[in-house]
Amino acid sequence: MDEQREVQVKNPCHRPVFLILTAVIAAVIITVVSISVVQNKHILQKYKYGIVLDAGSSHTSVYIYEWPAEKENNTGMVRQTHTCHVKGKGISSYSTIPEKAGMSLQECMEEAKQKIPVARHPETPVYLGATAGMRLLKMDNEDASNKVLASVTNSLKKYPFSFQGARIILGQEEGAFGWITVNYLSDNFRKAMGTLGALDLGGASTQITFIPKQEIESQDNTIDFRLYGNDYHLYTHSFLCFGKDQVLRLSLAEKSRYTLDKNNSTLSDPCFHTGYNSSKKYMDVFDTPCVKEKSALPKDFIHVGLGDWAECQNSVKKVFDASHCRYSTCSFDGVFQPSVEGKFGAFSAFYFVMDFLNLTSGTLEDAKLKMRRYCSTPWKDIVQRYPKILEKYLSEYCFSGTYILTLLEHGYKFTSNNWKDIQFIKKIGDSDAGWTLGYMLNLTNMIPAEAPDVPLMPHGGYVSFMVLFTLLVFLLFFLAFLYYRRSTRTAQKDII
Ligand SMILES: Nc1ccn([C@@H]2O[C@H](COP(=O)(O)OP(=O)(O)OP(=O)(O)O)[C@@H](O)[C@H]2O)c(=O)n1
Ligand SMILES: [Ca+2]
Repeated sequence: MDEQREVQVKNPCHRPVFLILTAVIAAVIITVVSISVVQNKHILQKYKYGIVLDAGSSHTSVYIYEWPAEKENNTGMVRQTHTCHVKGKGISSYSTIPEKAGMSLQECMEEAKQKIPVARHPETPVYLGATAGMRLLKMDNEDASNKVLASVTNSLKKYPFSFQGARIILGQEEGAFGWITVNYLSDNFRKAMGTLGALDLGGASTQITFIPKQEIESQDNTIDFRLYGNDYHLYTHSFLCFGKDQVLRLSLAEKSRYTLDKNNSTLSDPCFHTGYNSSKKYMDVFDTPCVKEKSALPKDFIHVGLGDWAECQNSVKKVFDASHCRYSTCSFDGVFQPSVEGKFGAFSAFYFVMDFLNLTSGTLEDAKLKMRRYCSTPWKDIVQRYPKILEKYLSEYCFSGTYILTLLEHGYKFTSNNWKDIQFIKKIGDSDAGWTLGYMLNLTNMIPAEAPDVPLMPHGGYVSFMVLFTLLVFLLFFLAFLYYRRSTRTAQKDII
């Protein structure tokens, strides 16, 4: 009995010091693991939202963006979650009935209310940016343009979001924010490995933006950004009146000077298919500040197609004025442009048209051949081939494709050699290529000038490291314990 008690007293596991030590070590390990998990854990994925209305010349689109709340300043986090196309034409078309401009936005804004969680409504910023259609209306009738902007402002203020303003954005902003969008979505700012130029074609204006190798000779065409610790010195230009709808009007006005019949009522056009014959109103075609020399057409005229691509290209070339340039190089209309450099993303109508014509890949020569074939196809065959496409869109693709090839080759000076550098894109990931995302990122300061500090280890790595470390401590402790017990038992046996 006495011997047994002696063994029990000598067993180290039963010593209070040992038990206290075990408890303390276990408590330390549990605390370390808990702190590591709690301190470094992902905050539950809460999203924030932003709304941008793109009030273009031809239509308005409402874009909803979302991003994880705790990753506001990490590039590549913002994505487009919803788009709503406002029914009807662009807001500039409401110049005579401005109150209807605001009303036209209601359906899409109601949709936005449904899509964004109610708790987030008050902090969700709403921006409306109007582009070339409103720039033209302002030139034509400033009072009407103010009334349209007031109407959309009143309408947007009625929603539970945080309205941040409705304004006509500058052409430079439109170009630069389109560039920011495509490079943000391609993750080029974080990688700092070269950027993508941006080509945007709308109904009333077109933008070209890229980082040139040459010096930028005109101050009007430069814009500087410091993003993620890198400086970007951009060339950008927006050509008002060179969107595809306005160029169609310019080119019709030009043709009306020499292709009218003796009754002045028929306008023959090589950019429309043979057999195309449509009665149009003079006002609809020529009532724009872009057409300076109005011709003497009657109130109504008949637009007749000739389906001749080569002639069409000749007529389109006439809208580019290459007669003067006070810089070392110009694109057209006396506008400075350095040589195009690097890869480009071409979006909006560049994509709609080239995608329809199946010209988003292949060489410039292929594109010209296909256009020649397409334009010479009779109108009745085209209508038969594409029964679901609106006649207005369908009738204009020969003109639009020809304009795009001419603008890129003769306007911006792309060649057969660098044609492959143009990628015709609609979206990058989930988000549309266009100026709206870049506009919002800029106004919400979501791309910091300096790259944020990155943690030494990602969250998952840190937690795994702590768990492994703890297991290792446990194992060592256990092995030490086994070793200690064995050595004390051997000692006891020796004593016995
Ligand atoms: N599926 C589509 C959609 C649009 N379009 C044409 O593309 C042009 C409009 O392009 P968009 O980028 O939407 O122009 P806006 O933003 O309205 O105009 P802007 O940027 O000049 O203000 C219009 O001529 C329209 O007819 C097209 O050919 N096919
Ligand atoms: Ca546009």
